[in-house]
Amino acid sequence: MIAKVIVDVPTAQTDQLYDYTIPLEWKVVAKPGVRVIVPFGRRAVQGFLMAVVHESEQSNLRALIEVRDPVPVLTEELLALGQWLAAETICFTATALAAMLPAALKAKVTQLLTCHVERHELPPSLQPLFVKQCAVPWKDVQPVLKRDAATVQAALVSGIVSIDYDVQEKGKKRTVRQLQRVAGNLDEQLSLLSAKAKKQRALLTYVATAEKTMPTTVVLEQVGTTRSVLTPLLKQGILYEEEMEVYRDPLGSTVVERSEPLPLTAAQQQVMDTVQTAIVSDCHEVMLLHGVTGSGKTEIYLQAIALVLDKGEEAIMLVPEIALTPQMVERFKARFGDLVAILHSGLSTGEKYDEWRKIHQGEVRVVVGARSAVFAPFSRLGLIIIDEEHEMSYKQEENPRYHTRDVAIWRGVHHNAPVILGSATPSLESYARAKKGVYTLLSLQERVGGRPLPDVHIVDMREELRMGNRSMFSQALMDALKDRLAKGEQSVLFLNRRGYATFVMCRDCGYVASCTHCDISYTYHRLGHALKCHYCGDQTKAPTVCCECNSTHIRFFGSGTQKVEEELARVLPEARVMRMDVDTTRKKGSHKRLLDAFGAGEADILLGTQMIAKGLDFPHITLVGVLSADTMLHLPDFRSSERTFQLLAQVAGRAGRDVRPGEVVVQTYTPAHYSITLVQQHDYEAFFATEMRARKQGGYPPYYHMALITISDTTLPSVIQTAQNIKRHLTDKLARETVVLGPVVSPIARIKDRYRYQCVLKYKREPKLQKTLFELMRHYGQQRTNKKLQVSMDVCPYFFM
Ligand SMILES: Nc1ncnc2c1ncn2[C@@H]1O[C@H](COP(=O)(O)OP(=O)(O)OP(=O)(O)O)[C@@H](O)[C@H]1O
Ligand SMILES: [Zn+2]
Ligand SMILES: [Zn+2]
Repeated sequence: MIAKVIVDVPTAQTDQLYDYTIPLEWKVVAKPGVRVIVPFGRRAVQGFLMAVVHESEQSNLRALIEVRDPVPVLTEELLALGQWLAAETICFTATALAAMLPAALKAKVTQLLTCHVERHELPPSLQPLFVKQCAVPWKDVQPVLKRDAATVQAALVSGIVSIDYDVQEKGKKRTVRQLQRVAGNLDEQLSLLSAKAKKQRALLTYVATAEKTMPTTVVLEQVGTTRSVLTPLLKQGILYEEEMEVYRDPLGSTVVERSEPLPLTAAQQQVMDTVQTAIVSDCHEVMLLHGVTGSGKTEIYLQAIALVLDKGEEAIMLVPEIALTPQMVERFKARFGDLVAILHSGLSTGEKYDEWRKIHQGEVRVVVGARSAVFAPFSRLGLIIIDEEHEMSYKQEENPRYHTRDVAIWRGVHHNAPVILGSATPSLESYARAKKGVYTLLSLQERVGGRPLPDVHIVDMREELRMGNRSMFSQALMDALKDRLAKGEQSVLFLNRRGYATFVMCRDCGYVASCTHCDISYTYHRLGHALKCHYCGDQTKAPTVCCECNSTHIRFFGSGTQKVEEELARVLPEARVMRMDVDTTRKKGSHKRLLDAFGAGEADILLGTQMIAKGLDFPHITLVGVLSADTMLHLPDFRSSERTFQLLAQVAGRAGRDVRPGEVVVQTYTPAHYSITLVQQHDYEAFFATEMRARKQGGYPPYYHMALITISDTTLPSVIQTAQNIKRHLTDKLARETVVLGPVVSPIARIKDRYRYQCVLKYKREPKLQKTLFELMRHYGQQRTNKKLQVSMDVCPYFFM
């Protein structure tokens, strides 16, 4: 029996299957999908067992050292998905496979030199290594090896020392001691205790009559006693403790009340009929659910999942990280209780590992999570839902650079399961496919209960300035805020942080402090009065004097929301303001605490960033103010209009979700731009048509595919040289119709002292794309002479920086 292994060493040279023999003791567990430890060169490394075969074409096979998992951590489906992903996104298979596992399982293997004899029996040069312990990390042996390699070699050959390995995993299973009673008659057991031992008797009786086994600490607390009372009972063998595996509960101890399915509206029912047909027919189909904000999409997701569970199958519910709010999570917990696992970035490594194990062991059948939850190791997958499918966070920006939608559809095909994409503002790509009939288009054009979409007012901030209003609030917004305060209704103020400056500028000469390693301005952090580079992490104290002109007129543009908060306190001192951004939600659970408080009416105004744009469903919000609608509109990115429209429509959607109608005030410097006027008219169709024309004209997706190749190196001439070589290679190999743009300097020209250039490909059909890009990756990955050079590929880029 031969194991075919992908070693977890992602480089061009190792991106292939290696064969190992399987020692007898591992034969039973050596199945595809387990992690193994194998000898690799002079090291021991972790790898994935991909297949077990009878014969090998490789010679001088070595034996694998250990099988790490009693049962496979990756199913055969996921192994195949990993290989597909590597090919599609141009990355190494090891990288794609690792991306599917929780961080806790990404073990680090360290090599140790172990001593097997008394220290004085060792050659003198080795003795100092083993003063404190009998095994030392291999890297600590390096100095000795340099001085006296022959001695180390001889010691290894004679066997007085050996090279071993140690695997460190980040996540440990958590256990807790539970108290149990040995079987038998309680009265008999009580009679063994002295009549005076009241506490002991109480404790024993409590354990005997409790409905379920409980952790020792809980029992002692309930009975109001301490461990000293328990010890004699343990010694006599009447009670015993058992280590039980427990899961850390990411929702904490919150009790979620169960919810029942709502009777659907006629429009919802119509959508549900199509969804139901797809689910019961066991056919793969992609449905695009285009439903305005508040139209009841989530209720449809819930009922669709219930159907899948009834069939004995499993479901994955994907939500953008930022919308994975406690409110959202609770809606799923309320409907499906303990059948739900939650996966999001706010969980610790251990908590993520716990949730993953629940899925892996089949203890849950629904997973609600962000991007990576698409890899949930279910084996009877019946449905995948992607909510807010237009969100950019579904694209992973590091290897493997996959789009969640593509992975979901691959798995849908594999399992004959439907995929539902939902959004109030679908991505142009998806809507175009639905119009062509590739996806089934479903729509909900009205809000539940016939509630109107909110009125949207557009305020021209240039006009405000002309009228002498220099504040960040227009007159219209101010009036509206005061009106809500008077009526006791709630408002939301939205500040788009992207493109919002938090920098330091000299008001005399215009100098902006920027990182000395990256061509990007420093971000100002009020906390600690520090300047930080968000690309390389470099940090320095904020200056008090301009380093260009020595002026002391330094202006700090603090974090946007803080500034707004200060301004609000000045102009509306009576308003109770709650600020929600990365700073106020850093602490665990603070997100939920803030939202609960706002829901309970403890504030009049909720001020926040992207974080409050999605998923909020509060009945008392009747006003939404957008402070600066166009901060994103001018980013050098062909999707900037689409993003502006989507974000404004989402934010506007938070208003008037209950009986009282909502109102939205949008402040902008470009009031005539279609991405703003069409939000006012709630006209997605018109936006789609206008934007499609622009994309056609510019030769952008969905009319053309794009690929981005970024080349970076420590010296400018070498980057330019490589970039030109790459361009030549691409033009030689690819079809004549394929456009190769560049090389040009990247929008961020330097990061961490590395100069950056890029080439962009535009094509309609390019059968040789994968092959050509892999060739480039192999070639530049192998260039030993220049280790600094990096070439990265992104075959469906969302960031062009
Ligand atoms: N059939 C129904 N009957 C009564 N109320 C409903 C029904 N369906 C949904 N609702 C309620 O309407 C509100 C909006 O629904 P939901 O949050 O599902 O909409 P959505 O389309 O997901 O919204 P968004 O995209 O804005 O987050 C919620 O408060 C929900 O409880
Ligand atoms: Zn200056
Ligand atoms: Zn930097």
